[in-house]
Amino acid sequence: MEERIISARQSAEDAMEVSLRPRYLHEYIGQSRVKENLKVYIEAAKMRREALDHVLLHGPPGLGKTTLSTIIANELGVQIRTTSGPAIERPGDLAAILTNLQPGDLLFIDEIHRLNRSVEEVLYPAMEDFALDIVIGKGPSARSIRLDLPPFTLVGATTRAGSLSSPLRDRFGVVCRLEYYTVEELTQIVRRTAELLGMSIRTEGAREIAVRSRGTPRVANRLLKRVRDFVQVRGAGVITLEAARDALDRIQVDKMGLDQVDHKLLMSIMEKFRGGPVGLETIAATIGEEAQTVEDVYEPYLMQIGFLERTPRGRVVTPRCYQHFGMEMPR
Ligand SMILES: Nc1ncnc2c1ncn2[C@@H]1O[C@H](COP(=O)(O)OP(=O)(O)OP(=O)(O)O)[C@@H](O)[C@H]1O
Ligand SMILES: [Mg+2]
Repeated sequence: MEERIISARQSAEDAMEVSLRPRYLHEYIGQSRVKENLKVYIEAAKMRREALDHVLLHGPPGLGKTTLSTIIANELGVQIRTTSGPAIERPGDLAAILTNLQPGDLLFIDEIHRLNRSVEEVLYPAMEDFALDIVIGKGPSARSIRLDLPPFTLVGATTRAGSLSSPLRDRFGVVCRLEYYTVEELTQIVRRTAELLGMSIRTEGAREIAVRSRGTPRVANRLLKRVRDFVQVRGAGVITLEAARDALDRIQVDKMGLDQVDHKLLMSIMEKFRGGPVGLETIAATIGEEAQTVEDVYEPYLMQIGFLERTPRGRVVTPRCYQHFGMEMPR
């Protein structure tokens, strides 16, 4: 389906914006608990001249997992190697990556829940003992030898911590869950990005964008850029509250950050299913998306704002959602 402006998934345009990414912890806005803890662990590892313990970052898309992994490497003063679960097809691929690491390096594996089992098994001794078990030969004469690896830090990122096998999850010494950002934090992020883009913006303008950004920095930055387009084309130099509101209304992102697809999803539950419960597959079909995408990408925010609930019998829409759409709740 067509890429939505409020989608938290990374688009090609987002991927090019490496320059907007904070590079050190003090530039990383929000997530204060995660930040405080990481700061201590990083400092301790540096004092002991050891590799930082393995870190698992999990949470919905667009909240800053990839950004944080780069920051950890910068703070440690080590190199980062980046790969992803689906990119590592065979055990040999992972072995090649691991044997090429320098002592202390950070290996970032994005979408780590998508590693296949045989690759995962190579990872266990690598994480635990910095060792690689290699099987030589076949059949009864096969034997296994152990290769030492340099100490390294694995940083894994996932939007689905629940899909990680427990042996893998247990090998992470540090587990950080990223939370949706508050409006205040997003306002700061919007102001920071505006400054980097050379745009002048009023606090109320930044706040209006923040309110409609679904708690997600990636969405905030994207909305800011669309607002900038409107403001620049009109020849106005500054993003005011009015300008932000006007642009966001035009691109049909409502006061809660919901777009036409969210409307369709929620309306169909209210109109066709009397508010639910209704199955995930059915919901996915009404908006022409895959069930897993609906579950990973769209529902978390709708649940976060209390519009949707997951029950054992299916999804239900809440009174708050009826209120937002000005509809009567069926009895
Ligand atoms: N704490 C933050 N402060 C400022 N900007 C941030 C912060 N977190 C994220 N961003 C911005 O949001 C964008 C998205 O972040 P990032 O790509 O790290 O998200 P992600 O969690 O890795 O997403 P995905 O799950 O899709 O991989 C980045 O380009 C960055 O500029
Ligand atoms: Mg990422």
